[in-house]
Amino acid sequence: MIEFRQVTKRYDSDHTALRQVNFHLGRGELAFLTGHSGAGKSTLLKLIMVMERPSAGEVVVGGQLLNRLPKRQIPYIRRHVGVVFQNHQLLFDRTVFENIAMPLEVMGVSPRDVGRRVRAALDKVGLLSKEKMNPLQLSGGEQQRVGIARAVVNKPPLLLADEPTGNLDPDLSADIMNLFAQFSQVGVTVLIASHDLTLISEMGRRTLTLDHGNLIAGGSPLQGGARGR
Ligand SMILES: Nc1ncnc2c1ncn2[C@@H]1O[C@H](COP(=O)(O)OP(=O)(O)OP(=O)(O)O)[C@@H](O)[C@H]1O
Repeated sequence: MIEFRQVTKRYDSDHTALRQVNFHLGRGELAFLTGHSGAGKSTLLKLIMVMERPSAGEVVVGGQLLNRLPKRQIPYIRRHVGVVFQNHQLLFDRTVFENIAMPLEVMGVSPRDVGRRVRAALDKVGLLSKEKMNPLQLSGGEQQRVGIARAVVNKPPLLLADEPTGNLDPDLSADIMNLFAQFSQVGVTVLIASHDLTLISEMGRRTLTLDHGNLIAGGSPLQGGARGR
């Protein structure tokens, strides 16, 4: 589902954010992405979302080589990638339902199908009873679940998360991680960038570790730092 082949990303001539990174994540695989601040985690996620392009090497997502993808095809690729952020980026002047419906409305889905799919997503994250509420009325963990429902409402085959539990206590963080694990069980590929080493070790999943732009563990499923696959 995601393949990096010798990927290097330089933002300017003397600064290399990623160096010759190689890895492959299969369909339905769940992996963590970790490393110190500035190690290159966000850069790696941005390459998958085509927010940045590699300086060298190849990025392949869903069988498609992204390097020279024409700009007009970028929205099509992004529809296949659900993204969850730490601050979940919800709109507080809209209801929970309206927040989750947004990606479907952009795609021109009919109102009837929007209702059905939003409720299916709310059901998956356990918030079916909260659709009419304003996100401000929800707890931090519930708000993050709304963000996840929005990321999966159009059933993307790939889910990326950037520090999705950054503001949550350990119990709520574990709940969110279990939710991601459920998506991977039904075939969604999930890549989660996180600093939370305790939580990562509790999950016992493959872990890609970046250090100053080098992938130092987890590049192949059986390499150091990888467990459980
Ligand atoms: N748009 C940019 N222009 C120039 N340099 C950048 C840009 N984005 C990131 N960098 C640099 O690339 C390196 C990797 O940054 P990146 O944001 O990928 O790290 P990170 O591991 O996500 O860090 P954090 O955990 O702090 O978010 C850093 O040295 C950063 O300063």
